Amino acid sequence: MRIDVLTIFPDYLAPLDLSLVGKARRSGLLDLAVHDLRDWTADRHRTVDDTPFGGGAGMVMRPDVWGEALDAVLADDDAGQPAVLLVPGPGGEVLTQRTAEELAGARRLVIACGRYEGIDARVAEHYATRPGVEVREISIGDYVLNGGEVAALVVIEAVARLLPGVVGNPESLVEESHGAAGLLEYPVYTKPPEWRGHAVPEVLTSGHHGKVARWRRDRALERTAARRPDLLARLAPDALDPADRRV
Ligand SMILES: Nc1cc(-c2ccc3ccn(Cc4ccccn4)c3c2)[nH]n1
Repeated sequence: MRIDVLTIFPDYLAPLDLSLVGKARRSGLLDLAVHDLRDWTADRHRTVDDTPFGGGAGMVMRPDVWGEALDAVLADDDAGQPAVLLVPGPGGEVLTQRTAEELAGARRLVIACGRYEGIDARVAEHYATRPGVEVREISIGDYVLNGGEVAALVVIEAVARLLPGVVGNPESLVEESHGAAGLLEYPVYTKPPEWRGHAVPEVLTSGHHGKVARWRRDRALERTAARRPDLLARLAPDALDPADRRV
């Protein structure tokens, strides 16, 4: 997969050199480039924003600069792969594990990180008509950030870990939160068996795999019912067996 990120704060994406994503880049599993939007400005002040039509506070990012940058990045592709143009924003579709799975199936992601009050709306409008480009406005949650870079980091991590070969043990992708039947994760423990007077639940040291599996499912159900009843409501009817009703 190829990911291009456009931003006026390239250093904000420095964490993408670290850990799992950094390893995927170095091993060639992920081709990721971060571009400074100001490289496509034409004035000596490298201006990327201007005052909003209709008045109001703040500034809006100019469509002409974004157009030059996106045309250049999208054209830089020898195989003419279709691209998903992600535009982070508080009004976008909220990122879920399902979204991450969809995006992990794309050949190319281009992430346009806005700042100020956002990017001129005509940019998303224009590229939505571009053959081979699908535009998706993405929110990472119902809170307001100052720009798209943090959202880009979240999307890239959530997607990169789903790419084949990136995570050492693919099994760990199966039993993950919002994964195992859409439930929250169960509590996890490691050595020592007792720590500051807190013991590890006995069942986990019993060696009885069936009981461990049941205990984990019960805890996941309890947590989901307590913290995210909305996820329970979304479960397929057959996802819960009769024994689950007793939790
Ligand atoms: N889940 C999210 C994503 C964002 C986000 C993403 C990109 C930009 C570019 C500018 N802003 C500031 C801003 C604030 C208010 C209304 C419009 N834009 C962004 C905020 N906030 N919350």
